[in-house]
Amino acid sequence: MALDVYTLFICELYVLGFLSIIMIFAWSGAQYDRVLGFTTVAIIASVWLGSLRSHGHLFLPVAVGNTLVMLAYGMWLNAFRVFAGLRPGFSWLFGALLWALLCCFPSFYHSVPKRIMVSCLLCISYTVALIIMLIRSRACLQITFWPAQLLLCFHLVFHLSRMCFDSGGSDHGAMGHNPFSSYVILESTLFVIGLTFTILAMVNERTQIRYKQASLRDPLTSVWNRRALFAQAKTAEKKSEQREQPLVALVFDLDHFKNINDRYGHNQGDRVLLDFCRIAKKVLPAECTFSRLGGEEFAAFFIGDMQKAQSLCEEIRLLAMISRPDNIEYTVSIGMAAGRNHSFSSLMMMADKALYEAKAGGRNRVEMMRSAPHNATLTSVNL
Ligand SMILES: Nc1nc2c(ncn2[C@@H]2O[C@H](COP(=O)(O)OP(=O)(O)OP(=O)(O)O)[C@@H](O)[C@H]2O)c(=O)[nH]1
Repeated sequence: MALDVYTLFICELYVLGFLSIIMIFAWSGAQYDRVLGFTTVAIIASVWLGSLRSHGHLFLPVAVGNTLVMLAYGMWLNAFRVFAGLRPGFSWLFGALLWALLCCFPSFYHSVPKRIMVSCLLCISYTVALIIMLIRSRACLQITFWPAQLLLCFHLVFHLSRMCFDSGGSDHGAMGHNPFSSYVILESTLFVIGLTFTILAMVNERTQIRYKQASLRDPLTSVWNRRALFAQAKTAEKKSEQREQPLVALVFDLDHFKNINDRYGHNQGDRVLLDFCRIAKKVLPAECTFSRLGGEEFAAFFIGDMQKAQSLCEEIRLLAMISRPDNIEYTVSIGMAAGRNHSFSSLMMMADKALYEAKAGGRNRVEMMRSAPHNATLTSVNL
């Protein structure tokens, strides 16, 4: 397939120029997200590079153009580092500085094979660094990870094969004299487009995951919220059936919390809520889902042993009673319900009734509703 180099130049300039405009808008639209900021600078550097690929000159395309390529790679590296939660550092400057330095040596500057070799090695190094950063970000990338890996691996293979097959041609800086040049222009243009859209997709996916997580967490205490509790309980219902073990539902309500707020203020009330969450998370087993239902009311569930549930609730009650966040005393009433073949909603209703009993019985107590195996008859067990 014969590709006309000058047509490719025009296409490259047009596409990358347009892409840089899109990226400037995307960057400002995303509240100046640093990942998109570095990507935007990388594309603008690529547009400049495109405009320098002219015929017949040596200095602009060879010295300045390739320094810009390395700066663009450095910016992509920064984008990936920031995405992975690292600081940009100075590694982004390495390629550009090395290239500028090497161009001071005539033996390098006038040798096309040497320039190709060094350029390929630098491209490969940056691409490997991008792949490593992508692997570090794996936890927050479920969908975009594999397309991004594929794109980077393809780029890596292209430069490895260029090192083997691109002999260079003439000593002109212009790519038009090099038989491999049309493939280089085509691949680099497609790579820039692919990488830009990949980074946009990565940032988009990360934002979606953050919003999703935020929608399942209580903003004050960071424990699960009611929505997350009921969503996760669906899976627990099935597991409880499969394992033939009861599902235990717990409801916690801090006693006379309104008085705490009235006496010490809302901020101190918040401290008490945080203190209670700390105690509950410390005592409850890791497989237990603990959530804030709203106000001073919390709930939890787990599949397991009734005796264990009773002792856990007692421990939480006692620890809350002796805890003194900012010298504030508080207590908690707890309702428990457990059963097999019960929906979580019905267990929660039963636990709520038990909680009501605990409140009516004087507060600072644990009450349990135990369901009969095959019907909904309830028995109140005072611990
Ligand atoms: N500090 C703080 N207070 C809250 C928050 N959400 C709800 N509250 C307060 O929690 C209090 C709940 O009061 P009530 O429902 O009367 O319950 P209570 O005073 O604990 O009484 P009992 O449950 O019957 O022992 C109200 O004063 C709410 O304003 C919050 O996020 N922070």
